[in-house]
Amino acid sequence: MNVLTSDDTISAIATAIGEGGIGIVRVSGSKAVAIADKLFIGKTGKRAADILSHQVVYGDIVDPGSGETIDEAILIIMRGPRSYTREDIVEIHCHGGPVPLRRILDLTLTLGARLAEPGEFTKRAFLSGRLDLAQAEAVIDIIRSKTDASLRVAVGNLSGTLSGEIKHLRHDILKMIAQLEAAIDFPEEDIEEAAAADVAELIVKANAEIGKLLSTAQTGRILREGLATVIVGKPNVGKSSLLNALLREKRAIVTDIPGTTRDIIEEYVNIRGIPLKIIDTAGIRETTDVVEKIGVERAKELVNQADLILLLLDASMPLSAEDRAVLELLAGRQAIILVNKSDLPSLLEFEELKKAAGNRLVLKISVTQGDGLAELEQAIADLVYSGHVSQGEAAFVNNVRHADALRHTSQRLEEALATIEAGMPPDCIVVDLRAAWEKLGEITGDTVGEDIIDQIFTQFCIGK
Ligand SMILES: Nc1nc2c(c(=O)[nH]1)N(C=O)[C@@H](CNc1ccc(C(=O)N[C@@H](CCC(=O)O)C(=O)O)cc1)CN2
Ligand SMILES: Nc1nc2c(ncn2[C@@H]2O[C@H](COP(=O)(O)OP(=O)(O)OP(=O)(O)O)[C@@H](O)[C@H]2O)c(=O)[nH]1
Ligand SMILES: [Mg+2]
Repeated sequence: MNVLTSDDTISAIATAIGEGGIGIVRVSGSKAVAIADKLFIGKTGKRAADILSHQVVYGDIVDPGSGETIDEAILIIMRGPRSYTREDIVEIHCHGGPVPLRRILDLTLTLGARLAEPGEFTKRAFLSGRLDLAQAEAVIDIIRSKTDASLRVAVGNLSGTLSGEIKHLRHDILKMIAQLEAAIDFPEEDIEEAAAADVAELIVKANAEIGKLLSTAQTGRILREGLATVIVGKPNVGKSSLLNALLREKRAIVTDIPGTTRDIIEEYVNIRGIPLKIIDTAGIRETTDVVEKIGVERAKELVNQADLILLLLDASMPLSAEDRAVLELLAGRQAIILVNKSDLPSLLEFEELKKAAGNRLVLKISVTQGDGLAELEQAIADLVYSGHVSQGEAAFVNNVRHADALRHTSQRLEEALATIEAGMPPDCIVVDLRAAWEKLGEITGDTVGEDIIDQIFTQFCIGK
């Protein structure tokens, strides 16, 4: 990415491509107002340079080369530092079609802006200090949020709930360092020991707070990324019927012919706020059909990658060798066993199944009757939330990068404790504490390399 320079003015279409009521071209940088001045004529003759900050002005976008009116629009100027990037920002709100947006974008480029890179507006908001890195990451989480619950976590993080906790922890660690460094200046052994003992207590407290944050990480990751859930079972047990029931639409083909589903079908469904990425697979069986065989192999692979496996069995048939083979695939995986078609006379030995299932949850359901589906949804919600429903005000870790940094910080703090217990001098403890302080700073972006920053912002969309 380019280094931020004062005359580097960026422009991009900020709204989604396609037809919409309104579309926005956003320009940020020192040339933004001058560019707007050349392409905008207010209905009352007002020029962009005379528009006050944060005022809305109606007018025409005119190509200064040809004099052609491209669209009518409203213009908003937000003069730095009172703007998203803290630079001058011009927003051109035109009609939301790809052609007017493209034409207006091209005009801004002709007049001296350059096309923004993905995430560059938010990167500038970060570099100017308006947002820290965790908040900037929350912006993209808001855009990509899949359910109300994931949105709530992301909005909380944008408002700084997580960042606040991190800053607080870093401040505490700095205080510990200061306390130890003050003790170094006293040659008396007992002062050093007293300081170390004080600090040990503070470290335990800080580590407990980190533990509390980390306890939200699994739920947080699932709210952000979705719970990869794969439905498996032998042919014809009702896997595609279950997918359709959870989606509440006829997405997958359902027939009474075993081997109906051959390809993998993937959809998102909102289960009590959890974005379930649900995958229907080909029924697992020995087969000589080439296409079906590939489907079966894929299903087995997916079992190994999934966060949760829903294994379907057929209540109207005894437990077969095929069922047992699929059960074996679940070893070490998080799974719920569903005995489907429980509306039919039962031939499945429930006790035998319970033995084969180990301590996994077994639920009787009937997809066609709609029985047991609410219990299934509840079981999934219990698994994911395990006591961590986002309340909005509590900090929530929803990002693997943040969780990793917290885990490393915690290790550094454990090392500091070990250093204290070994009776080592304060400057050795300080080394561990500094490492912890730096690790935490990676979350807010205070102590993070440019490569990581670039990597984060290139995941954004253009115009954000
Ligand atoms: N039209 C439009 N809608 C939008 C945005 C935008 O940039 N433009 N946003 C972004 O993508 C989000 C809102 N976020 C924003 C954050 C800060 C400022 C801003 O100008 N802040 C200034 C001063 C505010 C004031 O003084 O009233 C500041 O914080 O200094 C604007 C939008 C969502 N909706
Ligand atoms: N009686 C009864 N029939 C069901 C139930 N659920 C599904 N079926 C029927 O079972 C048959 C197979 O359903 P599918 O959903 O296609 O089964 P599948 O597991 O996806 O099958 P493959 O894709 O071939 O592996 C269909 O005729 C469904 O209507 C149920 O709860 N009770
Ligand atoms: Mg199917």
